Amino acid sequence: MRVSEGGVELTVPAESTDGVEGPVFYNPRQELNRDLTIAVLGAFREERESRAATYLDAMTASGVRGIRAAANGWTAMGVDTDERAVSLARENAARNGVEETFDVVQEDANAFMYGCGRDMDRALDVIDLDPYGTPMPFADAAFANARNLVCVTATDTAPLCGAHLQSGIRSYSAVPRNTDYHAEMGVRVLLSALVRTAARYDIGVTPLFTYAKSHYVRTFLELDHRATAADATLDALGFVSHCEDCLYREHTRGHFADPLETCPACGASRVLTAGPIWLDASHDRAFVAAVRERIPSSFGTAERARAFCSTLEAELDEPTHYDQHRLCKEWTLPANAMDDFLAALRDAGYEASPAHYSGTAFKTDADVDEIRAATEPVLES
Ligand SMILES: C[S@@+](CC[C@H](N)C(=O)[O-])C[C@H]1O[C@@H](n2cnc3c(N)ncnc32)[C@H](O)[C@@H]1O
Ligand SMILES: [Zn+2]
Repeated sequence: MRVSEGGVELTVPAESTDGVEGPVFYNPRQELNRDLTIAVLGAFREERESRAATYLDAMTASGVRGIRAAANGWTAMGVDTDERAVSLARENAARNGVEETFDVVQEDANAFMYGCGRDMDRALDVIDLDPYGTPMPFADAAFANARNLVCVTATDTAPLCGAHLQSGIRSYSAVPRNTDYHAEMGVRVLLSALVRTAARYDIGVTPLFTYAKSHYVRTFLELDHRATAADATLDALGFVSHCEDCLYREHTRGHFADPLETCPACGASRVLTAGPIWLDASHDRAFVAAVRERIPSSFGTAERARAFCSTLEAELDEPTHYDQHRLCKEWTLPANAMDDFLAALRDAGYEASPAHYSGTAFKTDADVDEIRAATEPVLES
């Protein structure tokens, strides 16, 4: 069947438009992800004054990402191991008149990336990884061969957030823990594993735009090919200790964990330690604003995408968020409107912002006791 997205027309298997896996994968629910990707690519070229020109859609399936990139002025390449995907992506490229600027190859993505790394005519400025599940089997090749930007989607949220602990440890060489900020745990475990991979190639990384949605985590990482930059990036890694009883948490930087035996807030011994995780900002606010400004009204998700960017722009850089309902349950107090709740924190002199993870997620520099003291009067009223 035919679908149109972001100004391009595609043929995709009918089954896949219901989110059911068809012979070639196409997920209509990932349109927001793809709209944001095109806006990020544009913002990257303009905001960072980058001369990046080539874009690798390393798991192309129907070709949708590569075709949209090519339609927006990139010299794109698509790779997929699946023969049916490759022929469909080629047909879709021809349908959109971008067959000259979107070349599709049937190959393993890792083999292709290493092949390009040795071929300076095919230098890869931007590499986009969009595999099934964890991206880590492709991360080494991406950092070893990308010049400017690596974009990554991870859909294995249960391992990333600590719900499938052993699988998370195996994939990410970190200990994720299942907390009430599980999606953010996933973001910070993924960033940690990616920056440690980049560091092996003497590459420093700046996360420009990172977010978690229900079934995936997405990040866009700017690269700096200097060993000193890699060292500076690694300084942003560390550990979080989290009290399961009162939800107190403490973040410590460094290569060594120093787990809390007991919670300093409530004295409980049910303290989890996770890490190494990424503790610095997961996005660059000015860059996110530039992305928002580059979302045309013609995009299918334009309104949602712009609103989403606005939330991200306002989100504080604290490494973990709180959930208002979870805290109120703990305190046996009624939850109230988020705006009033955040205003109470600000009135008490703390920083406070919504967080994009859910409608009840927020960030603040207050600790759990300080949050309660600042908000209890408005919760009870
Ligand atoms: C999640 S789909 C990609 C979806 C696509 N990027 C989009 O936005 O619609 C993953 C694709 O990766 C392909 N794939 C799996 N293993 C691969 C490998 N080792 N190298 C290249 N492609 C691979 C699959 O055939 C599948 O088409
Ligand atoms: Zn506690």
